[in-house]
Amino acid sequence: MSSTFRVGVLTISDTAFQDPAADISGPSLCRLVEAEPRYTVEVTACIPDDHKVIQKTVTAWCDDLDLHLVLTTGGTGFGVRDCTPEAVLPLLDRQTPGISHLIFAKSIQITPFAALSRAVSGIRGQTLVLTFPGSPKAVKENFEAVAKMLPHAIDLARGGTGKKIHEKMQGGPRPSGVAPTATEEKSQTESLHSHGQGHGHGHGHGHGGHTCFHHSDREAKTDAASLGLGTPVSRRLRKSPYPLIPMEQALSSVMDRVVPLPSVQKPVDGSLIGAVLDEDVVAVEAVPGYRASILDGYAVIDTDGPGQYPVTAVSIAAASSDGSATTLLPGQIARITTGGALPEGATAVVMVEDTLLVKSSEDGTREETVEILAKVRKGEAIREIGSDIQVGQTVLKKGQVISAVGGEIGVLASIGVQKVLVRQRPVVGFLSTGNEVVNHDNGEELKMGQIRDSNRPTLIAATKAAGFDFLDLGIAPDSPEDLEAAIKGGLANCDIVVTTGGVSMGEMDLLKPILEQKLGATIHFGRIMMKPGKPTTFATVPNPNGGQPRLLFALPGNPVSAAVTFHLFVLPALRKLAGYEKYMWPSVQAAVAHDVRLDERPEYQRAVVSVTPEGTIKVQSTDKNQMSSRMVSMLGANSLMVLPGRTAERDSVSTGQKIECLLISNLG
Ligand SMILES: Nc1nc2c(c(=O)[nH]1)N[C@H]1C(S)=C(S)[C@@H](COP(=O)(O)OP(=O)(O)OC[C@H]3O[C@@H](n4cnc5c(N)ncnc54)[C@H](O)[C@@H]3O)O[C@H]1N2
Ligand code: MOO
Ligand SMILES: [Mg+2]
Repeated sequence: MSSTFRVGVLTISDTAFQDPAADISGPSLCRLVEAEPRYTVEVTACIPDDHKVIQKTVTAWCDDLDLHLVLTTGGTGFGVRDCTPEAVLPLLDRQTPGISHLIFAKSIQITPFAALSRAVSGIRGQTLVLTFPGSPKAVKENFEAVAKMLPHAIDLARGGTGKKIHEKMQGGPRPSGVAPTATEEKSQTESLHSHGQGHGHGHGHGHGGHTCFHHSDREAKTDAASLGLGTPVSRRLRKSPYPLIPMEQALSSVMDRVVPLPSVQKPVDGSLIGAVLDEDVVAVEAVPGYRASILDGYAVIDTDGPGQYPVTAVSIAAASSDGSATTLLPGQIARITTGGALPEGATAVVMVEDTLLVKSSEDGTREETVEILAKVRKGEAIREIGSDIQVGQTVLKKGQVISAVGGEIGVLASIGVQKVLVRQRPVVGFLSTGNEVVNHDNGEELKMGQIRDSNRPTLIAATKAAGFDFLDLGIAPDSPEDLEAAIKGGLANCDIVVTTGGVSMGEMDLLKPILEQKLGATIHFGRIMMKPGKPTTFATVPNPNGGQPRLLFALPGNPVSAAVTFHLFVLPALRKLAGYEKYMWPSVQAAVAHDVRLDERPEYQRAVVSVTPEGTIKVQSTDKNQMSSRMVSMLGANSLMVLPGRTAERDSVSTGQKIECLLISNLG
């Protein structure tokens, strides 16, 4: 049996949801619970009489937080909106009618109006759930009715024998020296284990580490409603309800949900840069389309050999006036320029440097006789038809990226392709949040507490460099209405919305509850075991224009955390949306140039990877101080060192040891 019972107190009331000050039952229930030293109120929230929200919250509290006891107040009466019993009943694995009767029996002695309560109770998983009416008086009476037997009930719901409590209730201690039963031991370990899970530590271990990835949704769907938008600060959560999930799990949670955008026909021009082809391109024209000279000189018949020849034709690189080539007979040569069409019958070209002028016209405008000095081989200095690209040849493959280097656009242009089918390019929107944040180019002196917005310029620059389109959504203050409106604007126009700030534990950190309560978002994770970037949040949100849900990354406000998580999650997601097959950053193993102390969280240190004169790859941190607020630690970084979390066996990486580094920019 656990020594502390972790309790959730949930107020279910439209009125209290609108005006938290109107909620008196919730706080009084909290006080009653906390008057018992063995209970800790771990979570409180105030939610509307909404079937879905009730179910989400209760499910999350039972399954994800694994609370011992969930007490709800409100929504059990006859009111048209009262739906607590209807929402809670289907969630219960087993009902506990005895508890309900006990409460009823006590209440009915006090007032016949108790008959108007439709309260239910039961067990979900290992959590006992009791629904109380929504008045402080009823809450008090109901709680007192069951207070004495609650610890026993909780213990039994957890699989315990309840012996210890039973004895306590009966007043008889266990004789000393008697070991706890196997069930009690199990109950204790389970309780400890679930406590750990509730706080997000080692959840993965419970499932054997990597095997738990596909549990991620259930694990992460801790309802942010439990953060209670509008909950007074004194009743905010004191522990994050979001499990700290491992990085690999977070990455697959994101990438599994990124579906490449549909394809569109686009003209062949610079707008294709970075686009991913969604078709094979087959040449319908040959390059070159005619037999062309590679040199300036004379088209000859190779078998004629060196000697003096009359110049009977001229072929300057240009469209032929009648569409046909001239003809060369044995013993004749033709003057030709580089790219000029070879006369019929010519088999080679001799460069002008290997010839002598024998005779010209009187006015000097024509060469009449030229001596060929060099012997040439058949085919010399000629580009045959299709020698670069043949008709029917597949020049570009589906999935290939049109690079900024120019090769792909050049090839497409050379064969006259007018349009190609490419994946649509995603648009990403950036919203900075925070009452303290002002535009970076605001010329005014900062007031106390204000900071310049460095996140948007940073992320926009990185987006431009990666070749993606973006929308600047500006800065939203920490007000639910402003945040909701700004995010909605982003969702209407962007495939991905990135916000920064407001995702941690402060009372102004409103992003998560707004996402769930106002925007119908599903939060897939809200915390990651990583440094920087612990509160990184990822959600999918219904697409206001229909179709694929929008992706939303609520990144931490700390500038380095925002930048690092942008590189680790958002850019790969953008690449996958755009159809890239290789969307993750490439990595190299590099020898660390200095000792690196490991943090308890796996860390992504900003670093410079370079190739030494000896040809080995080394990596150096940009800065000893790698604090998340310290943007100078990003200066000059071309990579992120992937450092494992500290363990009892290993607390540092020594100079010379190799470590994986993600290459987020060109090698230094
Ligand atoms: N009690 C706890 N507090 C914090 C925790 C925690 O686990 N428990 N996590 C810390 C970690 S780790 C991070 S990272 C930050 C994340 O904070 P938020 O995402 O909630 O962001 P804010 O509180 O809004 O701002 C944090 C910090 O960043 C500055 N900021 C915000 N926006 C910008 C911007 N656009 N440009 C430049 N700087 C910005 C802001 O002024 C704050 O200094 O939470 C810790 N707290
Ligand atoms: O995770 Mo935070 O980004 O360490 O500072
Ligand atoms: Mg914060």
